[in-house]
Amino acid sequence: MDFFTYQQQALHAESVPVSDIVTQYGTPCYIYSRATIERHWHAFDQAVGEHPHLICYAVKANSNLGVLSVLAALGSGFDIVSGGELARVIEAGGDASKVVFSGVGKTEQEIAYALQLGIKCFNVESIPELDRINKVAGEWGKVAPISLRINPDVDAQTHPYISTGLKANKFGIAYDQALDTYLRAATLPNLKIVGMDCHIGSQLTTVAPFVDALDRLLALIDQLAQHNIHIEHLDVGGGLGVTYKDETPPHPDAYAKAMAARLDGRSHLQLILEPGRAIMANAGILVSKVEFIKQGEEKNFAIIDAAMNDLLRPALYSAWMDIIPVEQHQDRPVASYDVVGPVCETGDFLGKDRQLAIAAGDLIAVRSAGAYGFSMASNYNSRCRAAEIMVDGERTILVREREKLQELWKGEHKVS
Ligand SMILES: Cc1ncc(COP(=O)(O)O)c(C=O)c1O
Ligand SMILES: N[C@@H](CCCC[NH3+])C(=O)O
Repeated sequence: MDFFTYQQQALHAESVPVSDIVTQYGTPCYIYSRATIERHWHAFDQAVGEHPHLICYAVKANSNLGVLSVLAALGSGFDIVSGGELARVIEAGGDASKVVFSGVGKTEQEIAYALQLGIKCFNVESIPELDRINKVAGEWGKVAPISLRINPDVDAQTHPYISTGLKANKFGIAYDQALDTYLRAATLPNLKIVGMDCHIGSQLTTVAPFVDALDRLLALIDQLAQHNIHIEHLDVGGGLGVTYKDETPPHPDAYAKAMAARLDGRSHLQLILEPGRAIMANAGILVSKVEFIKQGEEKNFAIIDAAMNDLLRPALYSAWMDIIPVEQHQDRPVASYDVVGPVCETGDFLGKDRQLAIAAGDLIAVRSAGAYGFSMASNYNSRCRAAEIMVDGERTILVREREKLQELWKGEHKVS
C-alpha cells in the first residue's frame, strides 16, 4: 500500500491533503509517513523470522529526531557514523546497547563517548583504528566490543560514488588481511571480538552481490573458529535499493530472507542488517512551490523554491527523482521542463526534461526523497533549511521547524 496517493486529483500523505500541510507549514518542506516507515522496518524484521537478528537503521539516511523516535519505539537498533548521530539516537529515545558504530575516522572523543554509553559494537575499519580503540578503552577502564569491517572486494554494480566494497574504496579491511587483523585484535587487552561486518554499497538492485559478500564472510568466520576466535554476530550492512524510476530491486522481504537462509545451521550467529534508504526513501516527499515558469530559447524552466541545498542527489549523482504535481489540473497544457532551484549553480536542478502540467504558484512533490534528502541538506547561498513534517494517519507533527535567518549566522562573529 502506498501512503502518498491521489484522492480526487489531490496528493495526500496518509489521510492528509498535502496542500493543507503546505498551508500550515509553507514550502519547501519534507513530509514523512509514519505508517510507511513502520511498514518498511517490519518488512525487514519479519522476513528474518526466528533467526536471532537486529535491524540497525542507518541514521545517515534520515536523522530527524521524529524519524528516530518512531524507529526507537519499534525496538530498532541503529547504525551510526559519528558522535553526532549517536547523540541524536539517545535524544530520540534509542537504546545504546543496540547501536553499531561504523565509519573510517572515529575520533578519540567519539570512541570515549560511545564506550561510556555502552554501545553494542564498533565496526572497525583499519588497524590504526583498532589500536586507537584499544588505547581509549584502556584509558577509561573499559573493554570495547569490536567487529572488523571486511572489504570483500565484491562489485556492488551501483554508482561509483556509493560503491564501498571494492579494493579501491577507502572502506574496511582488505579480505586478504582480515585473518591477520583478527589475530592481532585478539592480542589487544582492551578489546573483545564480537562480530564481523561489511557494507558493499548503496542502492543495490540485485541480491547476488549481497550473497557473494555474505558467503565470503562466512568462510572467514569458519577460518577464525579454527583459531579459536568465535564470532557472535554477522553484520551485512545496508544498501538495498529502492525504485526511483524503473529499477526493480528485490523486496526487503526477499532480500532479508535470502540473507537469513545463508545462516541456516548457524543458530548462534546473530544477523545484523543496516538498511537506511529502503526504510526511508519512499517514506518521504519534498514539496515545493513553482515560483516562475521561464520560457528559454531551448528549454522551459520551472523555477521552484527548493534547490540543490535541500536535495543534493540530482546534482551530486545525476540521480533521477520523480516529480509530480500536488494537484492534478486536467486543464493545464503539458510541457517539458527542467525543474530548477534558485541556487547560483548550473548543477542546481531537481529534474530535467520532465513532462508536467504546471503553472506558477502550483505545488510539486519530489518523490522518494525521505532518504538522503534533508540529511544532506546545506545552507549554501544562505538558504534556510526546510521544515520537516511527520504524518501519522490524520495527524501532522512538525518534527523540525523551518530554519530562521538568525540561525544562519549563529556562532559567527563580526570583526571590528
Ligand atoms: C556502513 C553503512 N551501513 C549502512 C548504510 C546504509 O545504506 P543504505 O541507505 O543504502 O541502506 C551505509 C550507507 O551506504 C553505510 O555506509
Ligand atoms: N547519499 C547517498 C548514499 C550514500 C550512502 C552512504 N554510505 C545517496 O543519496 O544515494
